[in-house]
Amino acid sequence: MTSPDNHRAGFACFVGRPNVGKSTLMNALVGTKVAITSSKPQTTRRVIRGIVHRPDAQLIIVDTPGLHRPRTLLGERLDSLVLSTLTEVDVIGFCVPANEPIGKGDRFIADKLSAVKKTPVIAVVTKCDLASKEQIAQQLLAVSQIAEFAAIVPVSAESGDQLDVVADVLIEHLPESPPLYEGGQLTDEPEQVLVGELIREAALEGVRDELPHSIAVVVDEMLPREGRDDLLDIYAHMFVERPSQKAIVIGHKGERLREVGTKARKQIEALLGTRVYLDLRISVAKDWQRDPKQLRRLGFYD
Ligand SMILES: Nc1nc2c(ncn2[C@@H]2O[C@H](COP(=O)(O)OP(=O)(O)OP(=O)(O)O)[C@@H](O)[C@H]2O)c(=O)[nH]1
Repeated sequence: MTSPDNHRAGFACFVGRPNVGKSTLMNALVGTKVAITSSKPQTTRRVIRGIVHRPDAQLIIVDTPGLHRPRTLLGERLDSLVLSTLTEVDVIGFCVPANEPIGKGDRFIADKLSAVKKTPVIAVVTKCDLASKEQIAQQLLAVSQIAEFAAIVPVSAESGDQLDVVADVLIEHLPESPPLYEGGQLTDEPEQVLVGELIREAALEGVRDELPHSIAVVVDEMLPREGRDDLLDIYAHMFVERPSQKAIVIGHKGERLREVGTKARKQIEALLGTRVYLDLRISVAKDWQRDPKQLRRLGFYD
């Protein structure tokens, strides 16, 4: 790959309490939907990368789940995943929303970040469209008082305000390097994982309060229909923890499950640009969040 002099390339990740807008910010920077977002906390369970391509730089963003105190085994794995991610990136974006006071959760994370001494941390004050100028100014000051940051940048992923500044500041901290990925590539996440995330997002719609973290999706197979290059057969399994949850997902006479299947299929077709036949099953994997074997089977590795 050819690259201009002084080209920079490297890895960044965003951390912060659940729901502070990390996924939305990453999607806005990358310019396409690669991580799922929701109005409920902790929906991002996998490290998903988006890539920002510029003539002078390539910024590879690793989206991390919310840092939080572990409650279940899944929680513990997430935390160790987050901490190992932090030592592997070139720069960290610590997200704090403009419209909420800084709390214990933010300080807890700031403390963890100060332990990762070799990686510069940029504080990103998110959701600025939801705050007044005065509130934003106060938040910038408050953030500057909780830890030492290499920079503090206000942004709104919603309006797009200051997105270019966030990208510039992150890129400043990347090493000089030729591009690490081909031009035009937005994510290196396997398609199967993206497809699984779209199914999970569709399944959670409308039932997040009842089943916030209890649905996992495994895509078993994706293969072109024999003799047809315009149709992809996808076989996927949803797992819930209890029979009562299965009943919720299926709905009256299977109506909800059909809706979930249709919605997910349309989104997958839009993502992959091909027609799709989706075979979607649902099983109970008892207490999968607490069982190491089940977690491994569902793709959460040590
Ligand atoms: N108004 C406004 N809303 C935003 C902005 N960024 C995110 N949101 C909303 O805030 C909520 C949480 O955003 P996410 O991007 O899912 O937050 P997250 O930090 O990735 O959350 P977890 O996956 O739980 O860690 C969603 O409802 C978003 O639509 C923003 O710039 N402005």
